[in-house]
Amino acid sequence: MDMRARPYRSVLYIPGSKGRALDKARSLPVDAIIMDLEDAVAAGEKSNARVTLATALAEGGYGARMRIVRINGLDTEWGQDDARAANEMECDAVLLPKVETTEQLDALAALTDKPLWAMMETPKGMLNAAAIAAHPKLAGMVMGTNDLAKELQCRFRPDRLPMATSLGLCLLAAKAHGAIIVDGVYNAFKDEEGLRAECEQGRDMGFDGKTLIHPAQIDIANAAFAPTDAETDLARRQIAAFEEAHAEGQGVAVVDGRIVENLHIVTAREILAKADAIGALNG
Ligand SMILES: CC(C)(COP(=O)(O)OP(=O)(O)OC[C@H]1O[C@@H](n2cnc3c(N)ncnc32)[C@H](O)[C@@H]1OP(=O)(O)O)[C@@H](O)C(=O)NCCC(=O)NCCSC(=O)C[C@H](O)C(=O)O
Ligand SMILES: [Mg+2]
Repeated sequence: MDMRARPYRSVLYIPGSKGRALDKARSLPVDAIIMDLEDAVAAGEKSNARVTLATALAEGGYGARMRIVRINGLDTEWGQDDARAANEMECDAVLLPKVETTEQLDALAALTDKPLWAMMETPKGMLNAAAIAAHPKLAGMVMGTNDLAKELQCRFRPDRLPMATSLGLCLLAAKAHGAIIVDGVYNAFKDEEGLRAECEQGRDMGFDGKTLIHPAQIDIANAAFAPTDAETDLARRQIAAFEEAHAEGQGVAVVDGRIVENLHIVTAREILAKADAIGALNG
């Protein structure tokens, strides 16, 4: 599958210590799972969680869901062991929290051959986002908006204005280097309207999907980050109109009163590829 088309609409955190939740994830309609050894696991549970998680992954059953293991920072007492253990696990990528420099990614790359993902959640990380996204092993970025709010000492607002610069910097960095980027979590997991609005905002900005903390959030994220029927219909009509114009020696077509040029056809084909990839997941 084309990596740009692979869906990351819903990316669910699961504490690596919770065997029942790890089991439940095998049947949840998520595109990706972050199996967490960091903040969702209490200090006294860290080494048990490593074993619980390795066992669950070895048992398999996660199908097409991308399996991402979030380790503890390499400067913590658990990070190095987590990284070595994750390298042996049946997972697709390793996620490092609080990434601020490319040297941190170099240090992780020395401990694992897996593709690397970076949590973007500190002011220094924001300012170094371009270099982090350019790292040769970096495949994806995850916004850590809870840690970011803590570091910025900002307030949570429905419009996320205090986060706008940070979200924008990371988006620019990821898009410039072809990395996947998923939005931060929405903490009020019973507030469907609030989640829907934040998902729509993230989709409008260009995020590939949203990180989630509870299964009740999955359907809303899947809907928000999938191409709509109107978008796929327009994409098909744009392609048909452009091909017809092209055959007549024209470089521009008009659909619904708007011009369609070659660059719009690139977007139209991406929309259809994403819709096809989601269709394939749904079987
Ligand atoms: C928030 C929760 C603690 C709520 O848990 P709980 O009270 O058990 O919820 P429910 O009773 O409603 O659960 C219903 C069933 O769903 C399963 N479940 C719950 N959460 C998950 C999950 N995340 N993945 C899979 N399955 C889940 C329960 O087991 C129940 O199943 P069953 O028994 O069969 O009925 C809990 O949802 C939770 O722990 N969520 C994850 C929290 C987490 O991972 N936090 C860390 C990441 S957030 C973060 O740090 C981002 C970043 O770093 C930043 O800075 O922003
Ligand atoms: Mg965090």
